[in-house]
Amino acid sequence: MIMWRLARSAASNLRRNRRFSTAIPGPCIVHKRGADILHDPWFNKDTGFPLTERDRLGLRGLLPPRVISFEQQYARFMESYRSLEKNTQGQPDSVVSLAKWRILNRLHDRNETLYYRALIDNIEDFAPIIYTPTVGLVCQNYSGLFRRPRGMYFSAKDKGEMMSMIYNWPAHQVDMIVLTDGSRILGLGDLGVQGIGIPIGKLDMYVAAAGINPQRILPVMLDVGTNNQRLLEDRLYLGLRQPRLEGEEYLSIVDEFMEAVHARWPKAVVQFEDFQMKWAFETLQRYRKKFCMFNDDIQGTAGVALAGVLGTVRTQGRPLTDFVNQKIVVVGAGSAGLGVFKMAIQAASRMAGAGAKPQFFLLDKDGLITKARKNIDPAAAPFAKSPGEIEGLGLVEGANLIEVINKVKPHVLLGLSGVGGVFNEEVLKAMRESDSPKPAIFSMSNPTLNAECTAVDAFKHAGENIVFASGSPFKNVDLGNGKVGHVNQANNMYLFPGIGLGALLSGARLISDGMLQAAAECLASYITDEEIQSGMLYPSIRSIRDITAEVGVAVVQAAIAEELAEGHGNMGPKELVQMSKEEIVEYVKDNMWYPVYSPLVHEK
Ligand SMILES: NC(=O)c1ccc[n+]([C@@H]2O[C@H](COP(=O)([O-])OP(=O)(O)OC[C@H]3O[C@@H](n4cnc5c(N)ncnc54)[C@H](O)[C@@H]3O)[C@@H](O)[C@H]2O)c1
Ligand SMILES: O=C(O)C[C@H](O)C(=O)O
Ligand SMILES: [Mg+2]
Repeated sequence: MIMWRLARSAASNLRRNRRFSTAIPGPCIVHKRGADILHDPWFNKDTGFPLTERDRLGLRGLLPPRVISFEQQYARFMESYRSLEKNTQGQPDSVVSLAKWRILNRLHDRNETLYYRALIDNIEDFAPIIYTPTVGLVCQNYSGLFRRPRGMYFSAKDKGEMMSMIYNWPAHQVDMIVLTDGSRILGLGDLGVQGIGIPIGKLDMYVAAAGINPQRILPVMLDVGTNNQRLLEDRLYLGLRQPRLEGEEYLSIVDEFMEAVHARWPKAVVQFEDFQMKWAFETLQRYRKKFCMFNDDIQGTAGVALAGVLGTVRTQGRPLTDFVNQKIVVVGAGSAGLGVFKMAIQAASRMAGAGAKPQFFLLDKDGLITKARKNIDPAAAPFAKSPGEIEGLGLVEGANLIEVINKVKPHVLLGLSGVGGVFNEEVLKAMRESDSPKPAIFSMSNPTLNAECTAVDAFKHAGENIVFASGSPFKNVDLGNGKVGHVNQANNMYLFPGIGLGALLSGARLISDGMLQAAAECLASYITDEEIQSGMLYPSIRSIRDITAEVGVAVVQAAIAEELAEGHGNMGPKELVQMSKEEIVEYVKDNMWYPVYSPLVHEK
C-alpha cells in the first residue's frame, strides 16, 4: 500500500485547514442585464445586490430599496427552514421530507450561491433531503413535482441531433457530468426519465463536497424509454412512452451522447450512475479507455466498501494485512456487489500475492454462486466458488444466506441486494456466531426501505459488539446504560466527489484502477485509531469537504504517478509532475469553489 502513507500526510496538511479560507472573490463576468439576471440562479443575489451593482446591471427599481447582506439572507432562509420543520412535526416522514425538499429546491432554482452555502454549512441535515434517501422519493414523484427543468434531456428521438443539441447548454465550460438512463434508480427499479433526480443530487454533492463550480456541472438524462408499466400508463409521465431501446440501438444513443460531450468539452469528467447492471458493465468497458469516465455504482461503491472493510479489520485490533484472512459474505451480485467483490479480491491479491485464496462468498437471489450454476451471469462467473473451495464447509450451489452464515461464520456481512429486510432476525442472530470479536454488518442498499436491515435491528439481533454501516442514514442506536451503537453511512458519496475532482484537476485522460485504489486507501486512512475504537468506519458527513479534498489529492497523485495527468486550465502536465505533495494539496484546495457573492461585471 504505497499510497497509504502519502494519503496520511496529505490528511494532516488538510486538517490544519478544516475551514478553507475565503479570499475576496474575483469578479464574475455576466452577459445579461436587468431582470434576466434576477431570473438566473447562477448570478442572482436577490435583495443582496449592492446599489452600485444595481446601477451597473440595470437592476435599479427592480428590487426593494434595502440591501440585505448575505448573512441576513442566510439567516432568513434558515429561519424559514426551521419553522417548516416545527410546523410539520408529527406528519408522516415522506410528507416532511418532500416539504423540506421543496423549500430547498425553490432556493436552488432562485439563488445558487445561497443554496450551496446553506447546503455546505448544514450538510448533515440537508444531504438526506437533496440526496439519499429523499431523492428516491423525489424521483418516484417527479412528474408531479416538476416545475422547472434542470440539466439536459437526450431522448431516443434525438438520434442524429445530439452534436448540435449539446450546444444548447448555456455554459461555455462544463467540468462534471453525471449521466443516467433511469433504468435502476437506487433500489427502486426503472423510473425512466424521473431518474434525473439522481444526477441532480449527485452533482449537488459535487458542489458541496468537491467544490465544483455549479456553473460547470451538467446533470443528464438519456431517455431511451422505460419498461415500467405504471409509468407508461401514467398520463402525466414526462418521458418517452415506449419500451426501452435494447442492444445496438441502445448503445448507439449512448455513443452519440459521449461523442457529442467530448466534442464540446473534451476535458469533462463523466460519471455513469444508476444504469441497470448489463449496461453499467458494458458502458464501463466500452468507454473507460476512451473517455475520462467512471461508473459510480461499480467503482465508487467498491472503494467505499473496501475502505469500510479495512476499517473493520482495524476494529478487531488486527493489522491491515489481516484483510486477506477476513471471511466476507457479499449479498447481491449486481453492478454494486460485483464491483465490491472484484476490488476486494484485487486488494487481497496485492497484499498476499496472486495465489491468495481469500474466503469471500458471493450470493444473489438464487443463493451462493458457484461454478456449478447453470446459466451463470458472465459478470459473476469469475467470482463463482469452485466445488473444492466449499465442499469442506458443507456448502453447495445455491446455498441460502442462513446456511452460508452458519457454515462460514463470516467477519463481514455486506448487503447490496436492493431488497429491504433480507437481513432478517434469523440472519442477524446467526451473525452472533461470527468468528470476529466485532462482526461487521453493512446494509448498503438504498433508499431506507430497501436497506437489508435497520440499525436498530442489527444491534438488537446481532449483538451490541457489532460495527454497523448503512447506505442510507440511520440515527445512532441507544443501547441503554449510556452506550451508543454507532451508525456509519457506507455511501459512495465519500468517494465519487473526490474521484471526479482528482480526475478533473489532474486532467487525466482516463480513470485508472490505480486512481480508484488511491481514493479508497485515502478514505480508509482518514479515520484515526481512536475513532475506529468507537465504531466509526467513515468520517462524519460534516467532514465531507475535507475528506473529498484529500481523496482528490490522492487521485491527482496517482494520475501523475501513472503518467495519465495532462493538466487542467493553466496547470500543464510538466508543472503537475514537478509539484511537491504540499503543492498538490494547495492546488486542489485553491480550485475548490466556495459560495460567496462575487462582484458581477457585465460584458456584451
Ligand atoms: N451504499 C451505496 O453507496 C450504494 C452504491 C451502489 C448501490 N447501492 C444499492 O445497492 C443496491 C443494488 O444495486 P445494484 O446496482 O447492484 O443492483 P442490481 O440490480 O445490479 O443487483 C442486485 C443484485 O441483488 C441480487 N438479489 C436480489 N434479491 C436478492 C436476495 N433476496 N438475496 C440475495 N441477493 C438478491 C440480485 O440477484 C442481483 O445480483 C441498490 O439498492 C442500490 O441503491 C448502494
Ligand atoms: O445514490 C446513492 O445514495 C448511492 C448509490 O449510488 C446508489 O445507487 O444507491
Ligand atoms: Mg447509484
